[in-house]
Amino acid sequence: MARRQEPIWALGAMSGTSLDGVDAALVLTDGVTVFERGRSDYRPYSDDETRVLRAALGRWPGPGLEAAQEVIERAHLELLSQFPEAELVGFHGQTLAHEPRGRGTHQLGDGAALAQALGRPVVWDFRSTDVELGGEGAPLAPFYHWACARGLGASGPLAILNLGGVGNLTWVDPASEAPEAPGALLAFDTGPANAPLNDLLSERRGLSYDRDGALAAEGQVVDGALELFLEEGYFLKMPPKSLDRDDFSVMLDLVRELDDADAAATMTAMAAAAVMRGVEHCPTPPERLLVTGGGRKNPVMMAMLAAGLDCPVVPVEEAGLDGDMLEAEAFAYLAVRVLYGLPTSCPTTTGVGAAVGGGEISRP
Ligand SMILES: Nc1ncnc2c1ncn2[C@@H]1O[C@H](COP(=O)(O)OP(=O)(O)OP(=O)(O)O)[C@@H](O)[C@H]1O
Ligand SMILES: CC(=O)N[C@H]1[C@@H]2OC[C@@H](O2)[C@@H](O)[C@@H]1O[C@H](C)C(=O)O
Repeated sequence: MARRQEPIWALGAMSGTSLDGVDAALVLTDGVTVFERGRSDYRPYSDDETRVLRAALGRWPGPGLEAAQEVIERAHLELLSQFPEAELVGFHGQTLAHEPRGRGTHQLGDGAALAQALGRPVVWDFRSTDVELGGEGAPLAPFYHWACARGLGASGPLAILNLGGVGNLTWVDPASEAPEAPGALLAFDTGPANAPLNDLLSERRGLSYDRDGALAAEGQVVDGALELFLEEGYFLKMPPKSLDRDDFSVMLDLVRELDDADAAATMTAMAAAAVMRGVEHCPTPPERLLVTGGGRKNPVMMAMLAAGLDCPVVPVEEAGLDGDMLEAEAFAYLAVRVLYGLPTSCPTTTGVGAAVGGGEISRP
């Protein structure tokens, strides 16, 4: 067995598809085991910053991305400079476009400039190598989900679901020796989660999201729209598979004629149904589904999942994890794996031909 490396305090930073802000979290790890979790913090984007980022989505390659790049770099520098104890930084950046078999995957933000500004080594551009080698380049949190499942001492397979702008699911066999071992993981994006409903409510009501599922709780799910949604070819595709934020624009078209409450109920049901389809792909039924990301705070979404699945559906907090910071922690963990030459994705997480380590290291 390879010699274990020194654990280090790494700081992970994630700016997700919801465009609401940057999360940062410290993790003490050797890239295999998580020994401790440290401080974390969140730096929200102002409404103006969110508008600038929203306008940049899909516009890669530029020109005209300077303002968005400035928002990303300023917000990250403000937040990450509050963590002088970090020995290494994992910087995801902001995904502007994700088309693994088209124009590629692009995360906005210059990690080399950030390394200079912070005076710390920064690992960044985590997804490109995987895509260049034929993988989806996403999801990447699954290797960290493996470490979380191992840390919980789970006896049987479990699944971790992230409900962000997009949804992604990881099935883990916690008895596996390494995340890249055959049969250890199966991961993929389930479908749209919160992003399309956020966009609808922003357009119709100037709201950023359906807080606590209040609007969805008032409406009725329109079965015809839900059935049409589930006819999308994406659900027939075998995993691994991944999505760009706005790949499911059909969802907005399907609810166009509905009132706000019915649209919210139907879109919430669509996101939940996409997860149920996803769970069918798991190699064995998970003993429980641990839910991370903002969608776990939506009781309507959680009730729909619980009603449609045969296993308990609980927020990751029930397992002692922090669902607001799990993705930031994942990029801290992945940064250490890159530093130590360990893989960050494999055939069952991104479909890449063999286990690969993505990520570039920039030193100050
Ligand atoms: N109390 C709540 N009630 C309902 N929905 C909520 C609540 N809190 C957060 N959300 C939803 O979760 C979203 C934020 O989720 P999260 O921060 O996990 O997304 P992200 O990390 O940006 O996305 P991704 O994981 O796709 O990159 C919000 O935009 C909102 O739709
Ligand atoms: C290309 C990209 O940024 N994808 C995100 C997005 O948000 C959720 C889902 O789609 C997931 O595939 C991924 O993020 C998480 C952090 C991941 O890579 O695991």
